[in-house]
Amino acid sequence: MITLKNVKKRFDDKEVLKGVSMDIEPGKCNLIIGTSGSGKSVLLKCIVGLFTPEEGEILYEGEDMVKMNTKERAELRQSIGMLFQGSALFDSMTVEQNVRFPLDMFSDLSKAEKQEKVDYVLEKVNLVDAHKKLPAEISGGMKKRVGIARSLILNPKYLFCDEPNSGLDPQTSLLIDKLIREITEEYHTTTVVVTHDMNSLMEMGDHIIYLHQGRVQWEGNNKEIFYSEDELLNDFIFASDFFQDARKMRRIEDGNPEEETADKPGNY
Ligand SMILES: Nc1ncnc2c1ncn2[C@@H]1O[C@H](COP(=O)(O)OP(=O)(O)OP(=O)(O)O)[C@@H](O)[C@H]1O
Repeated sequence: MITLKNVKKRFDDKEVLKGVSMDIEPGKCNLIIGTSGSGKSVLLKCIVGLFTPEEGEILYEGEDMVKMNTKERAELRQSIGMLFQGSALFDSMTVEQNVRFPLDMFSDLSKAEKQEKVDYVLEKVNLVDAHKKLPAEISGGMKKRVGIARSLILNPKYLFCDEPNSGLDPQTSLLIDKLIREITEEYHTTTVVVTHDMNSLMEMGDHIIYLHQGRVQWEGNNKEIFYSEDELLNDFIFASDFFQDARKMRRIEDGNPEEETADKPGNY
């Protein structure tokens, strides 16, 4: 379990995180959503230790990451898999070299053992023919899958994904969402995904955290969100045609159709 208590982060005189407290549910897909600039990426970077908050606690199984020494932090980092925005692959390395990189850095495995692991994760993300290709020779969706394979290579306990669907077409986005969900279930990872993509809520929203101006405004799952009465959340999700349609469908299926007057933000 990861628990945040009153996490605050500022840059110069701008307070970006204004006291974030939340539990990240173990073994589930936890989604962080919110408008642009609400602090999602800063929050994710605090949770993985790339930023240090000025105040608050980030507890991994009860141990505060903020107070860990360098050795303890390095150990924790090895249980974390991270998919960065834009995939962050090394351009001069082949797909398999990119995926093997964390093993070269952190493990004493033999060459054959490393190859076996690389082959396994590349098969897992359905990239069996791309071992020798360079990032420039593969599509955006394939790059994401390479990034996911690399994030899995150390068998992480925690998986963090920053905008895994950015720059992808809807069909490929759906495949990436499904892959992240499958991996969460198969590897029992505690997964945290920062996303703008409303479709992802349907696929992966076991636990959704809506961040508004540096604070947790709403928490729930992808069923509860259809019945939320939080005006700020409703204004945010109302912007998505897909989500409006999905919400209507859900309410009709539940025998609780939308009211006729629900034609503007906040009117649910
Ligand atoms: N390294 C930094 N130095 C200074 N300000 C920063 C830094 N990183 C983020 N910020 C500021 O923090 C605020 C929140 O940024 P963040 O990237 O977390 O937003 P976001 O919710 O992820 O937005 P988006 O959905 O557009 O990616 C922004 O105003 C941004 O300019």
